[in-house]
Amino acid sequence: MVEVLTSEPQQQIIASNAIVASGLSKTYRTGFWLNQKISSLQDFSLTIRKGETFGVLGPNGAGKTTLLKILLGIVQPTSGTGEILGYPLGDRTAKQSIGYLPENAYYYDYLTGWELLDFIGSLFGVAPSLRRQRIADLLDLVGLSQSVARKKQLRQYSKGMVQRIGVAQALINDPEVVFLDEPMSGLDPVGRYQVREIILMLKNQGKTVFFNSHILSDVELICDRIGILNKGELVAMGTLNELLGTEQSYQVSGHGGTELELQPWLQHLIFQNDTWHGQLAKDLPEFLTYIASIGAKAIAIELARQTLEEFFIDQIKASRHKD
Ligand SMILES: Nc1ncnc2c1ncn2[C@@H]1O[C@H](COP(=O)(O)OP(=O)(O)OP(=O)(O)O)[C@@H](O)[C@H]1O
Repeated sequence: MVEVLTSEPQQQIIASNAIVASGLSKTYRTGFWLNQKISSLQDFSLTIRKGETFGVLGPNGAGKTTLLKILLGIVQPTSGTGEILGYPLGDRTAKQSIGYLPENAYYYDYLTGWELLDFIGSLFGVAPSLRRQRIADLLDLVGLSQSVARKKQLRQYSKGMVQRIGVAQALINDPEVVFLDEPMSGLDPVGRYQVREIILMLKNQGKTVFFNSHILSDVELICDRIGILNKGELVAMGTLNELLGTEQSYQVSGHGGTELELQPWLQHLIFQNDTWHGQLAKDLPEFLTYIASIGAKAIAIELARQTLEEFFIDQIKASRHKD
């Protein structure tokens, strides 16, 4: 249920969901006679509530960018519909509240970083004094110095600096929904950490973040929900717990006891010198009581479950076997 108030565009939007996609598909036509078809997205449906951080994973060519561009209203879907903040895809009012970091952005080479941010801020109608303040704050946020941003033209920026200015321009209109296409690409570990922190900060401010990534560990750390795309199809979606399961097993190492005594409790039991290692699928407190009773003790216990990377590879393999 969507209600729209008539005041400033930024305050107009009172929609319960940030992003809704229903049966979105895209087939590109290529070739001289436009007779070759490339199916990039197939029957994609999804609802993202406000304030959610959603990450899309997928191998190269899976359709991640196509999906993002359809949601942004840049690419027309072949079929299906969608909404951003209660407005149809591509609607201008919703665009006022959207921030976008493209995957391979080409900015005006001869502008300085400051000029670029000022230009994009002016396109959004941000007042000059507010723009100045916001640019300074955003440069600070993405870790670029104000003097460099004022002096250096974008053609002199490193890849990481371009990515940082890209993140800043995506936030210049103080958007409610932020789309980031591969935000960590081209960044060193410190830059990746900073972008993760920025996404978490956006989340804390109640913003909705939708991003594509190849970097599984980043997705794992910051997303509320994850979708896995392969060949244009959504092959899995859910929270980390839903995807990887909450069933707990533990990797346990310890001293004491014999193979015969430990075997009934631990799978993949191995002994290395006087230390044993194994996987415990049973009740942990009960196991600890048991090993104490046989004069053994645990020296390390770690929660063990499939990693997102293992899950991702399994999903991609499974969908290949289906073909
Ligand atoms: N404008 C276009 N015209 C024709 N085919 C296109 C166009 N854009 C994308 N495609 C094709 O659609 C498929 C999906 O591409 P897309 O860029 O959406 O994937 P992706 O998951 O973002 O890939 P990557 O991770 O490499 O950026 C690919 O086969 C690509 O070649």
